[in-house]
Amino acid sequence: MKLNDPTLLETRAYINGEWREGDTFAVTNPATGDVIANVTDCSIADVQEAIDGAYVAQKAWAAKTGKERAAVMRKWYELMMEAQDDLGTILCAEMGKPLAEAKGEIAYGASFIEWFGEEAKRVYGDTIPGHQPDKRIVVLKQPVGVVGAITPWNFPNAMIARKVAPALAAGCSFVARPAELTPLSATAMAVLAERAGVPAGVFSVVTNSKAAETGQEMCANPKVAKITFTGSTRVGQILMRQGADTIKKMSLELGGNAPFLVFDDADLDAAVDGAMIAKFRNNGQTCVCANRIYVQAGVYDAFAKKLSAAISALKPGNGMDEGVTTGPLINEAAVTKVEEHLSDAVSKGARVVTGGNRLGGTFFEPTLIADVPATAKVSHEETFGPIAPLIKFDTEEEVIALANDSEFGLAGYFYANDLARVWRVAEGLETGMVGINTGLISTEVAPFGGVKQSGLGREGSKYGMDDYLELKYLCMGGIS
Ligand SMILES: NC(=O)C1=CN([C@@H]2O[C@H](COP(=O)(O)OP(=O)(O)OC[C@H]3O[C@@H](n4cnc5c(N)ncnc54)[C@H](OP(=O)(O)O)[C@@H]3O)[C@@H](O)[C@H]2O)C=CC1
Ligand SMILES: O=C(O)[C@H](O)CS(=O)(=O)O
Repeated sequence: MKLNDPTLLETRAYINGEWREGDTFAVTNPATGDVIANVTDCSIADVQEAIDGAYVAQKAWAAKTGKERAAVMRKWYELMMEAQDDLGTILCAEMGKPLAEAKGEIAYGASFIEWFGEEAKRVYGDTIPGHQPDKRIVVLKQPVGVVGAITPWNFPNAMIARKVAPALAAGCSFVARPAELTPLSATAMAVLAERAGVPAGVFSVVTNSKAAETGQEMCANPKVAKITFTGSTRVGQILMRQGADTIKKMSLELGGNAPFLVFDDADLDAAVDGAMIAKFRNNGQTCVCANRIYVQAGVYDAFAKKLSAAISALKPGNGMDEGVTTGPLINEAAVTKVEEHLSDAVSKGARVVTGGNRLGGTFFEPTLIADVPATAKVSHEETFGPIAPLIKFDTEEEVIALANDSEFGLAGYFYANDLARVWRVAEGLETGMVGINTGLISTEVAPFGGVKQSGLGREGSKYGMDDYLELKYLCMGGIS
């Protein structure tokens, strides 16, 4: 791996300001199967040590002014952007997304550190008119304390950044446990955090192959005030159960099953562009990917033809190679899920329009299937891969009912131009986020999160601070 700064390829865990070696686990490049690094496999005792250190360090970090925390975060942001090429290369190697997309993730992750560094100066409380003549009421906002984070492989930089940024801005400390598949983006962030002056213990990265045990420890440890997690709903449910014993605060960004609706009055070229990014960004491995595409009967054939042409132009390959648009799937299990969803849909009457073939390794052809029945698995389960299923509908009422027929409610998208319809559909979709005439909604300035079994809380925007702050009500009496 060719880096301008080879020290960013860090294989050690970062615990309380110290780089930790020990037993290791291998990290492989999903495009080639090659081992790219052997990374410290932290024990649960190491996790406990990081939590203990975070508990001590948090007090001094919270005692700094918002402006002081902001200055450190600004420096961290600047260092991440200066290292964007190297961080993108590391991310591409461990996760597989094409280099341009990986560098885009670095900028996206860094934008949260920039945004919340600014928010650190604006943690405003309240004064409330007293309820009795001698009373004065003040509401403070204080940091919740130590935060334990478990993050996924699909955005190994941004999913840490989107959590650690509001946490540090609020005055919390943070112990991150990245996915076993993609720890190197996290350790590289720790290298730059140390250089930026984030104090020892305020941000630690415990790399290991012990996900369940680490989650159990974070949920049970009384020094951890809060868990923040991005990943499957299945694991989110486990963490909620485990956190119940200590009433652990939870921020959960979980699975999705985004509907993508195309109405008769849509701009079809725009809708195709939107479908391409909503479906095939990160090779379909995002929680907000369009999982099912509903097209109104009047434009179904025209849209299918345009979309098929766009999908056929995608170029799967090694993300480091020029012109590659689509990387490998993360592992064999991901390929199996895609194949299962495809064969299930075809067995129920769907038709493969383009793609449909495994390409060797964990590469899979970007695929369009049409005439998908509502009973197909792709209609109800998150595919997390490059299959675009088209489902025809007739009426607005019908498609909103179909769209909402899911236990998930993270993102939804639709293309239409009639203003009354735009408002009806936007208000009718049971999701936390709606893209209207756009397929890309993720930004640090807006509240990202879902309803139903897609999670709890919001990340990004001014609302993103709330999950890391506690309200304290002061009632002063005897004032006359
Ligand atoms: N909402 C989102 O953005 C994401 C959703 N998903 C959904 O989840 C499905 C499976 O993907 P997968 O990566 O397996 O997602 P998981 O939810 O299994 O993994 C997400 C993170 O949780 C960790 N983890 C796994 N089991 C536990 C546990 N019992 N306690 C605590 N932490 C745990 C994983 O560790 P490790 O990987 O080291 O085992 C990883 O760091 C995907 O197909 C997709 O549907 C997945 C990723 C992101
Ligand atoms: O977890 C994910 O898939 C990310 O949240 C997707 S996004 O933030 O890049 O849209």
